[in-house]
Amino acid sequence: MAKEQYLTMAEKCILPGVNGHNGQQWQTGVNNFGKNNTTPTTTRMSRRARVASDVRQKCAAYVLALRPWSFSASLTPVALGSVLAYKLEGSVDLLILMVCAVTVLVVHGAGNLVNTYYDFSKGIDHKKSDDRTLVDEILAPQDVVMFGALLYSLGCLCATLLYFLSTMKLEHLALIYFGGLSSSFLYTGGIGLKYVALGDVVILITFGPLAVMFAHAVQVGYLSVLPLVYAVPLALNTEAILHSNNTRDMDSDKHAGIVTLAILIGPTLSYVLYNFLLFVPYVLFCILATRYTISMALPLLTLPMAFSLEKQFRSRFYAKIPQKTAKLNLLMGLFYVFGIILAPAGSLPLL
Ligand SMILES: CC(C)=CCC/C(C)=C/CC/C(C)=C/CC/C(C)=C/COP(=O)(O)OP(=O)(O)O
Ligand SMILES: Cc1cc(O)c2ccccc2c1O
Repeated sequence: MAKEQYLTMAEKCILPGVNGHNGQQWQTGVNNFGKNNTTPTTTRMSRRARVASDVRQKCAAYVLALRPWSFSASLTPVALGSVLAYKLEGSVDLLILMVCAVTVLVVHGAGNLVNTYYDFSKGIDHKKSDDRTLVDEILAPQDVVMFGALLYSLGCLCATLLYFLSTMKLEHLALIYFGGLSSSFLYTGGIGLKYVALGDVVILITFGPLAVMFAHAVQVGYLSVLPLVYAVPLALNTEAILHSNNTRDMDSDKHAGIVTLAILIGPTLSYVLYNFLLFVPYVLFCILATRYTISMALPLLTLPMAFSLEKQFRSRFYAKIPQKTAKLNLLMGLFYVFGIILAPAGSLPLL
């Protein structure tokens, strides 16, 4: 979420008077003559409308706390796993696809909330951070904890539903689901893998092979190596989001005493790594397009976005790079999925 947008939402959530729509109507202010004045609309506006408005603002605060701009990272692997199942088995169960998408989304969302809570309690998030849900008191820490617990419970409910909808073995489903759930918690909670430079590995595995394999397995009912291989370009691109995030936060993270990969390798190698993560997927798409089927060239349409991001990273204008890389991730992922759908039968490498 862009800083300015975030601030606007924060102002709306904690300062009702700042919001033109709400504030003007509810302020019991002082008029030009210095006398206390209740605006006429105050009396007209019903208590019910006021409660509805407060509920809306609270809901907006909860939605923003999830950092929905990052959801492309979990939706694209679900789409990829499902489309691979479609190519292999010839059909996809739409209900399973929907429940699987909700499961992965809520576990990702819960991971973001755990991140918000622990980064705040360890003093890592500050007034200039991207995530200011707790710093700006948009929500209270216990709200974030409760919301996170609610999402994890919803995730478990969805996983149970998947068990009944899919033919997947219970032990396989539990292994992958709880693997995803523990990664989402341990990224910043418990041992806090992010704080010891292991965050990148967690992201590469969970948002790549694990999520793609999960989406594929709930459709076909068995575990396969194929989705792991197809997940590689997407996983690299998703890791580019996190790496740009960590490069942007390098100084404040160092100050807070944590270690990330970006801190370990420094700004120059971070730029080299970002280019690697950004462009290697395109090399893989070129290989797939020339050796197998031309439809795999579709993701190359996003190359101009990647070049623009490379330029911004080079000029160290990091502010909005994670969000822009997430947008690229969504588009590249969708083109990748369409490329696979359009591939003629038998033209894709099936290992
Ligand atoms: C397979 C199943 C069932 C689920 C997988 C679901 C997923 C993808 C879970 C991963 C959750 C996870 C690791 C979330 C962490 C999200 C994250 C990278 C937050 C960013 O953290 P910071 O690096 O602190 O960035 P900020 O500075 O913006 O807070
Ligand atoms: C909030 C947030 C921030 C990120 O930089 C992410 C990077 C990759 C995957 C997920 C991410 C995320 O959820």
